[in-house]
Amino acid sequence: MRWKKFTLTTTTEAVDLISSMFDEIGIEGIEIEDNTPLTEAETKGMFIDILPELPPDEGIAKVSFYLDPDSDVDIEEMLKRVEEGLDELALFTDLGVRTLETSETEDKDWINNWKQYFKPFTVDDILIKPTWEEIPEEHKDKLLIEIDPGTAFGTGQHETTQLCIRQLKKYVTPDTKILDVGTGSGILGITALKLGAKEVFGTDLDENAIVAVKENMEANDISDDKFRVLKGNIIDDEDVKQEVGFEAYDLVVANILADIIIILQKEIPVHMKKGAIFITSGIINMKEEAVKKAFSENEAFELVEITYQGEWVSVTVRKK
Ligand SMILES: C[S@@+](CC[C@H](N)C(=O)[O-])C[C@H]1O[C@@H](n2cnc3c(N)ncnc32)[C@H](O)[C@@H]1O
Repeated sequence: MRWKKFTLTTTTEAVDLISSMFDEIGIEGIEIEDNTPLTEAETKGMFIDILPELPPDEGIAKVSFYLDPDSDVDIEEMLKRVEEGLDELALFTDLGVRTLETSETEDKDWINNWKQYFKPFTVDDILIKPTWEEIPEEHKDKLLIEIDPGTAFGTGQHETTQLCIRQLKKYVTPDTKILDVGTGSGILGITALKLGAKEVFGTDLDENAIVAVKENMEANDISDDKFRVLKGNIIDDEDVKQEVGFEAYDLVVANILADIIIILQKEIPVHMKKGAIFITSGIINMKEEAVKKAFSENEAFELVEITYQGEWVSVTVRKK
């Protein structure tokens, strides 16, 4: 298949904001070449969960993405959204030369290039491992989660996913019914079930997430009655809201971007039981205050805890 490759030349400073914006408008599988060595803090601040290999020379940053000309994606419309997104970012960050070059590529395997960077790792007493790797001898006693995110988000390596996992560990009991908004690979729902939760309902806007969740359920021996997954937007789709159900959940988890959490927190209380927990992340530290303000203005919630990892923040609240 010939993919169309688009390469945006920009500044190191803008790379994490651009990758977040691409994620929001539905562009997946970006590649980053950055000839300026990033500081550890900058690397950690990117909202992608497989980090790129960075050459050590001085230079400018390039962010590439691929579109399939034979798919349903309207390339012209997508490029218009990219330009609009860049216009918005240009108001508060230096985007550099901001040129967008187009080329064609035969590289069928760009989708799988990230796999070489995904190795087994632990989050406390949980071992997260790619489905294609062996269990390391020294981790045989850990709670095993097997993941192949495909083209969905959620290897578990991102700080925000780990923040959510640590919060899940605190609140999951055998009676917990969970709503996992923005389920991606299903990693949070699957971890919750492995921790003993009763059942999970996952939603995502991304069709690839639905496929990935099904595959990861199989890899982790999770039956269909334990984890239902639905493509759609709980924020503004009445059918999705009905399907998800009202006053039904003991715990909601959403690891999405801060701006989405701010919108989502208004819609979620109707789906939660009284006293239920809402774990949120995807919040970069510069957006912490905005998210806290939104929650404090929502009478449905009381603040439980704020946790941090690297540049990222997780806010946990309870429905009053
Ligand atoms: C950062 S990923 C998190 C994936 C996984 N839950 C994790 O923690 O690793 C965010 C996911 O939210 C999805 N998403 C974004 N906005 C959404 C919305 N309004 N409703 C449902 N999913 C959404 C994206 O498609 C993406 O899969």
